[in-house]
Amino acid sequence: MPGGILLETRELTKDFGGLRAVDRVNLRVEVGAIHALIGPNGAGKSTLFNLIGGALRPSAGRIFYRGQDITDLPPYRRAHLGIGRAYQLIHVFPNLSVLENVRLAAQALGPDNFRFWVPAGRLHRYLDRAWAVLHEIGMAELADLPARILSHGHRRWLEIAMLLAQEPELMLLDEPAAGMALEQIPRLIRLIEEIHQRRGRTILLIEHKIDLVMRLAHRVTVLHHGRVLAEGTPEEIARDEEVQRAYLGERTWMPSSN
Ligand SMILES: Nc1ncnc2c1ncn2[C@@H]1O[C@H](COP(=O)(O)OP(=O)(O)OP(=O)(O)O)[C@@H](O)[C@H]1O
Repeated sequence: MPGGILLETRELTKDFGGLRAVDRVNLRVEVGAIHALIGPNGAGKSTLFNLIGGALRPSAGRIFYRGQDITDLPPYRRAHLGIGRAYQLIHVFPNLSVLENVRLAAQALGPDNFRFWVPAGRLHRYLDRAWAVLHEIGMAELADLPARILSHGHRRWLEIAMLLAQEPELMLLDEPAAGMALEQIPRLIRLIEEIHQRRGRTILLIEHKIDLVMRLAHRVTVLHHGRVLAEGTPEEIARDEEVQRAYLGERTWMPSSN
């Protein structure tokens, strides 16, 4: 399992005017880990994701991917290195079918980036990959539907499918369970476990649903007011009194054993 550091931030800082949204964050994500970022609203989680993906420039600090300093690289260069984030380089086209959206995502990082018409040989390859991903996440029966008529929950699945189609090495999942019906959550957990185990991907996850985090994550980093409040295994985080006070409140849960 985990071995070596895939992503590292050093003293990463982001100011919005007088507000310090991310405050000297040192984050280390191990190769092959499922690493969760949790914290109250406004803690800086999304801002940190935007810094890692390259949508935002830091005010100070550096970001390293496989030891390479990527702080000054634009988002598409980071995507080519293997950092994948839904919605960063590709958008859902509402009038295109689910399949076509996933197919365009599959070709987005290749030579046919954003071309609707591509040579037949390569088109088949992208379509095959799109179908495989749709089958993998159980969306094949929705393949022909235009994306605009998907429910909010299915739209989240489509975003995950588009991300998977790009085969990133590091997947940034920003609240994947948001907007999903409760009965969909076990399926989401299974999917993330499969992506991790079968595809050997590293996953960095923002999630408010604590049970899901405790079930999935190997490491948890807690952000509070832009700073790292605690970092550890789910069990360590669950026991941390400062985390209890700042975020978890009176909840009395324990991590699942499997
Ligand atoms: N573009 C921006 N301009 C100004 N302030 C911003 C901007 N983006 C975020 N902020 C502020 O930075 C702080 C951190 O926000 P961020 O969205 O990163 O938190 P979060 O932990 O992701 O919250 P949530 O869980 O609610 O999504 C907040 O105070 C927010 O208002």
